[in-house]
Amino acid sequence: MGIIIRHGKIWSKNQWFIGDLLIEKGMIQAIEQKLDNKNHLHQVIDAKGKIIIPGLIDIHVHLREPGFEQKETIETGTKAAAKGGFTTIFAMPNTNPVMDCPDLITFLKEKSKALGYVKVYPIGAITHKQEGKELANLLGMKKQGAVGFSDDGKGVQSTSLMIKAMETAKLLDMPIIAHVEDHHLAGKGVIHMGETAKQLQVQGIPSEAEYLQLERDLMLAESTGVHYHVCHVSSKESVQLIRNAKAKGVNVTAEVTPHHLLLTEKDIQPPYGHYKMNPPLRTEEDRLALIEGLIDGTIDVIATDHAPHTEDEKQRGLLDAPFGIVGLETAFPLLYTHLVMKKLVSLEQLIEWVTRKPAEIFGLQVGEIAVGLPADLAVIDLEQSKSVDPVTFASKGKNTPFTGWNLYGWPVMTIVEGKISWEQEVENRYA
Ligand SMILES: NC(=O)N[C@@H](CC(=O)O)C(=O)O
Ligand SMILES: [Zn+2]
Repeated sequence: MGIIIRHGKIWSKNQWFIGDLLIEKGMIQAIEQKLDNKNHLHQVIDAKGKIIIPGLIDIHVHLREPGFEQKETIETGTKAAAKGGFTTIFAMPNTNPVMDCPDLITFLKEKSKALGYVKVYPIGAITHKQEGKELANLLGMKKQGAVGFSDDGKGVQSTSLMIKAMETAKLLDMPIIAHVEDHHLAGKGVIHMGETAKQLQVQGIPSEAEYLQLERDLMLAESTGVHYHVCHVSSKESVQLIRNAKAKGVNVTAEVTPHHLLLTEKDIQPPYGHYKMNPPLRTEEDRLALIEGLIDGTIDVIATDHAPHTEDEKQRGLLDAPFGIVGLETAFPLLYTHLVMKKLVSLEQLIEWVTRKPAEIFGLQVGEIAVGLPADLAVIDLEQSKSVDPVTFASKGKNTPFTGWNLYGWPVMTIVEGKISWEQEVENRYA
């Protein structure tokens, strides 16, 4: 028995097709105007008025397990992903212990696979314990299924170590996924070094903390030839550096988060903890440069940087709250409502940035809908409107600045390898 999804508007091979889609044995078996359901063999789902797109891909997620299960677990984080329409995520290694060895990569792969909500690809640490002192066992982690290496949460301060990391990653044909931050320049800053930091009389994080390290790394990426991916780009200077590097043929890709695309330092308000993330929200000029960078291809993909923390931690205020906000369950509706509906970008562009593009830059065999491919799908109701309510999140993290925002474009069903992994109707029934 398989599934027939009827009357959906299907995004397949770069065009829209209204019709039926048959899933059997985890694969897309047919896409046709009208499919027969002989002897009522298959489960039928009505998707009239909904779009069916490739399952979303988020290459920057913090699942927190092991070590910070009070913030999130593999189970709650992957459920949150499925609820957000995601079918594939990359998990960052800043756990406790840090994911810096083959065994932990195996642990994450096996546990997430057994749960089965979404596909999880682990990112291993660049350095032992993310201490920035010696290289971790990159080869061993690759063998167990790591898809890249990152010390995310921290920048790699030592230039010599970064060179070694890039050379090793290049030999292994693996990407370096970089959180760029000069810790001396960032200092004890809590938000962008700008107007709001002045008004609130708190220390700021200058854009230089990001782009000067990025500039160093881009030169090293050029000389080593490694695939160098930049996490959560936040400043206009970084966008320009990446643009120049790409023009020179450097093997660089980049991501931007929904919050850096939609918010600036001017939006920062109580509860301040919910506006504290790293890198910080910057200025309107930076925000517009990020949108422009996406549109002209300088920035390749959108990633959430889903960073759950407990409400207690976030209530400590601007100075003491940890950096990070959640993103999995609001990403698509936020981007659809505030970029597509406002006609800044097209729906098709948005779909590219969260499906085909991330798959392409990391060489994953997902991100497309076509007969013969695995059935990883998101069914989305573009007309459904709802305001963001963290109480309803599957994530343990309720730390979002978007509470109360009325959004359109909510996922209603997520299918992973042919199995329904989350369904709004079922959730509503038991709510
Ligand atoms: N982005 C954040 O503000 N925080 C992330 C770390 C990171 O992605 O840099 C976290 O792990 O909480
Ligand atoms: Zn980071």
